[in-house]
Parts: sequence; structure tokens; C-alpha cells
Amino acid sequence: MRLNQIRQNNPLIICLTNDVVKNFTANGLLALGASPAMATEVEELEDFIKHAGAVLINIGSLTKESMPSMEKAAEAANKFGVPVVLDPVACSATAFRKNFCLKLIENYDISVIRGNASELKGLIEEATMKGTDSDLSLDTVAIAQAAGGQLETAVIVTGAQDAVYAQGKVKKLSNGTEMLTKVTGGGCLLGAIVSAFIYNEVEPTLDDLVEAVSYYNVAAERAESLDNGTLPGHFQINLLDMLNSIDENDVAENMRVEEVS
Ligand SMILES: Nc1ncnc2c1ncn2[C@@H]1O[C@H](COP(=O)(O)OP(=O)(O)OP(=O)(O)O)[C@@H](O)[C@H]1O
Ligand SMILES: Cc1ncsc1CCO
Ligand SMILES: [Mg+2]
Repeated sequence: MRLNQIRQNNPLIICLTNDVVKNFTANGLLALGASPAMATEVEELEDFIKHAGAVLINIGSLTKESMPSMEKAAEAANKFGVPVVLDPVACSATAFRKNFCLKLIENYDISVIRGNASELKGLIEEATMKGTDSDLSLDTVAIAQAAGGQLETAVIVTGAQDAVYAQGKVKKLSNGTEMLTKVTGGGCLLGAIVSAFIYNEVEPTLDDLVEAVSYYNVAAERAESLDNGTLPGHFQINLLDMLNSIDENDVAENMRVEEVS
């Protein structure tokens, strides 16, 4: 499993992420045992990325000014053989976001796309979206299968049930809690955690991706069950504590995973 390896090796995760979740993301990665660095300056990205285990590109605060940094980060990661995780935040809400994501996917090697069901649907067909919120009636497994096949990359589609596509197979995961939607960045932090779990793996295995999502969702279940864990403020802090304290056995014993194809 990867959790102990991350804790032993403390991989550097370069995050180009949105203004809302930078602090929470950095603290979540530290709680896991990875080493976060938030960087955006085109001139320094190669220097950072050549020593990185993975790069996260999250378009939550996309602007014309931030696009060149994201493209440079993807280019540098490809040059140095560093995996890239893309979080296409709200890409089905605006053409501006969707076009940029499709350009990144076309021009660079992306190791994993992690988004909610409305986001992944929008990358392969017409879809609409209200802000960053997903349409909860969508079938995450069907979308993961279609998006993974069409975009030729590993895909994680989140919702009440999560679906992971890699190496031509899909698994359905049933851990987690609705509390993750009551704090901002519940999905954004997962994208960062996935980046850490695939450090140094440009072609991640299905098992490593399943472990990443299960680790995160089992930690969230524990966080909810702790003191005041059904209140968003306490839940957010409890989640950092549980990301720090659960181990590989906790994940293996509590993960609910089904192979669907
Ligand atoms: N109803 C639910 N029950 C259990 N877990 C959930 C539920 N909704 C979301 N989750 C979990 O929350 C995490 C984030 O998924 P979600 O689909 O909300 O991401 P997102 O929409 O990208 O979030 P954000 O954009 O706010 O960061 C995942 O780990 C997912 O399993
Ligand atoms: C609220 C919000 N707005 C842009 S990004 C973000 C974080 C959750 O996706
Ligand atoms: Mg999101």
C-alpha cells in the first residue's frame, strides 16, 4: 500500500490550486505526511517541479493570468516525468473553464482527472452545472467508464458513491460522508491527496487510486464520528486530525470497494 510509503518519503506536491482552498489543502497534505508547496510563477516552476513527486492543477480560480502557469506546470511535469492530477472545478458551468481543461488534456499527459460527476460529464458531452455543485442524480460509475475511455486517462468521479477508472477497469467505492460537502474544498483536498498517493507514478495503478480515495473517505467517516463532528467547523478540524492518525490497517478494514467491470 502507498500510505506508509508517503509517510516515509514525504513527497513534494506542487499545487496550483484555487484561492479558496490553499490553506486547507496544504494542511491536509501535511496531515497525510506529504510536503506541499503552492507555486504559480512561470519562471520558477521548472525548478520546483524537477524535485516534485506530483503536480496538482486545480482550476477553481481560473483567470487568463493564471492559465500560463498551469500550462507551464503541465509542460515541466511532462518533461521531468512527474505525474499531473487535474481537478476541473466547475468546468461544466462556463465555456471558459471547459475550453481550458480540454486544451490541457489535449496538449499534455495528465495522469488522473479528479472531479465530481457534473465536471467529468462536461468533459465528454454537453452538461450544465450551477457553480461548483454537482448534479447528484448522475451515475458516477457510468461517467467514469465513459470519461476514462474517451479521454484515455485515469479518472476519479466523486459523489455519494465514487467511481475510479484506471487500466481499463472501474471500481465503485462507498465510503465517505455528506459532511465533506458542508465544508469548502472537500473535493479539492481529495485531488491533492490523490496527487500524493501517485507520487512518481505517471501511470497510476487502479489499486493506488482506490487506496487514496478510501483513505480520505475513511478519515472523513472517523472525523464525523468524533466530538461535534456533524458541525462543519469541528468536522474540518477533525478531518485534518484523522488524515494524520489513521493507518493502513484502518483503511484496509473499513474500505468498501466493488469491482464493476
Ligand atoms: N453524499 C455523500 N456521501 C458520502 N460522501 C460524499 C457525498 N458527497 C460527496 N462525498 C465525498 O466527498 C468528497 C468530495 O466529493 P465531491 O463530489 O463533493 O467533490 P467536489 O464537488 O469537487 O467538491 P468541492 O468542489 O467542494 O471541493 C469525496 O471524497 C466524496 O466521496
Ligand atoms: C467555492 C469555490 N469557488 C471556486 S473554487 C471553490 C472551492 C470549492 O470547489
Ligand atoms: Mg470540485
